[in-house]
Amino acid sequence: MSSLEEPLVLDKVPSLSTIDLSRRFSSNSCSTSREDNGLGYCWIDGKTFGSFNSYKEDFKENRREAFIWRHHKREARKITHNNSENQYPSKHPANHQHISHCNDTGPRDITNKIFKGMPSYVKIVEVGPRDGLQNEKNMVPTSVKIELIHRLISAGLSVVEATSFVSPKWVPQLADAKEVVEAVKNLEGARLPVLTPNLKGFEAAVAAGATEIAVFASASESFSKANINCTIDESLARYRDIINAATKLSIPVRGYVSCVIGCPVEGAISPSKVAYVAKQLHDMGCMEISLGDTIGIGTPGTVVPMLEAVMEVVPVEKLAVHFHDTYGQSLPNILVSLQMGISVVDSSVAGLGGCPYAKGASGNVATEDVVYMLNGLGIKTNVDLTKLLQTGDFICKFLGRPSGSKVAVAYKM
Ligand SMILES: CC(C)(COP(=O)([O-])OP(=O)([O-])OC[C@H]1O[C@@H](n2cnc3c(N)ncnc32)[C@H](O)[C@@H]1OP(=O)([O-])[O-])[C@@H](O)C(=O)NCCC(=O)NCCSC(=O)C[C@@](C)(O)CC(=O)[O-]
Repeated sequence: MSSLEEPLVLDKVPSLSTIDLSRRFSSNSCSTSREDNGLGYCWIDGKTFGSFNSYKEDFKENRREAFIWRHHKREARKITHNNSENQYPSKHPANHQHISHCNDTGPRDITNKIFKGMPSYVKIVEVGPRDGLQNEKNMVPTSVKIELIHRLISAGLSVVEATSFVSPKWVPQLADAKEVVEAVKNLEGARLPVLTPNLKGFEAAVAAGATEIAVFASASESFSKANINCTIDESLARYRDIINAATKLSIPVRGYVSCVIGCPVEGAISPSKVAYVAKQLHDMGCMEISLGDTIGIGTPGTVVPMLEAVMEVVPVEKLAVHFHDTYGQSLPNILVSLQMGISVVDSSVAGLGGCPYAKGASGNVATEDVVYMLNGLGIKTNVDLTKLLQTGDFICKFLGRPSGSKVAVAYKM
């Protein structure tokens, strides 16, 4: 095991007692006002989250258990280290079975609850060359974008979103979409989807040699207007045309839903709106639906009810999560998504990113940080963290700024 792949031992997990749980679970922390966006609020349809009180009760019930888990952290490690076949055995199906067959109550039981349902493999969709660069003010040369894509593929990323065929007046940074796709279309080892907002973009993408595309709708009416200059239903009609055209050419289409937790203009977005748009895209034939917290304000408290609503109408194996790290909540949000059975995670090398039409949207969760966490959980990604860190270094040096990845910063210390 290389030092980069070594998971953090549980001793290094911060103490639960240091977390201000009373505030987190107090009704005062819930708000429907826009001013409070991002501060750990929790709402559905403009109301306090329905099961909030039950969270409070559960917290009282579980508090003792949680602290027992802390005291038994060494025993949890022992379970992991006892298996010599596997570096990260606690997450592999066979080991799950072993753990869940044990009759213990207490720490192991809690460990089972935490890991139950989590996937053994996570597909990472690298969005750095597209979502990561689209907001860059200074033009990144086409050659640098091409080199970035090469490096990401050689680090083991199996899906690298290459660019967008959007209006260059709206997103000047990606005006070289044709040149980028032409240069990378024959690369082996990865799928290279591109974003297309309308048939014009789709046709240009296909002409350049794209073999996979993505369409991007929003759960927020205001954001839809700001981002693609049409209503949600108008965008869905456009996407139906694109999907029909793509199906004829056997081109797979991914669907995005943005603003799944909140919108920079409207504030809170209800899970039912997200579920509506996700279902429409799924029913049209999108092979995967990526749920984007575009402005990065979600916490597990809002992500879980949103995912519950979407999972009512779209099979979990068709869902991906896409978090921006504005409030540093991406990793906990990813963790709860995995616990709910999701196995596709979008991320961006060095945490590059931000949407030009979403004020306050910071970078995507850094791929390095996601891979590090998944390594620590024993979940396979097939990504070589060392090569990924070198790739992050390459693009950060070019952009002249530090990495947005905590892991990259830590490894430089
Ligand atoms: C959708 C449009 C085109 C509508 O823009 P519009 O101005 O309403 O379009 P239009 O049909 O009136 O055309 C205006 C001009 O754009 C041209 N045009 C029209 N379409 C294209 C095209 N495909 N490619 C190139 N050019 C195009 C068209 O030919 C015309 O050119 P002109 O006659 O003025 O010279 C525009 O609003 C647009 O390009 N928006 C894209 C904005 C964007 O890329 N935003 C970032 C996406 S990130 C995101 O959505 C979130 C996500 C996915 O990352 C998930 C998350 O983070 O949560």
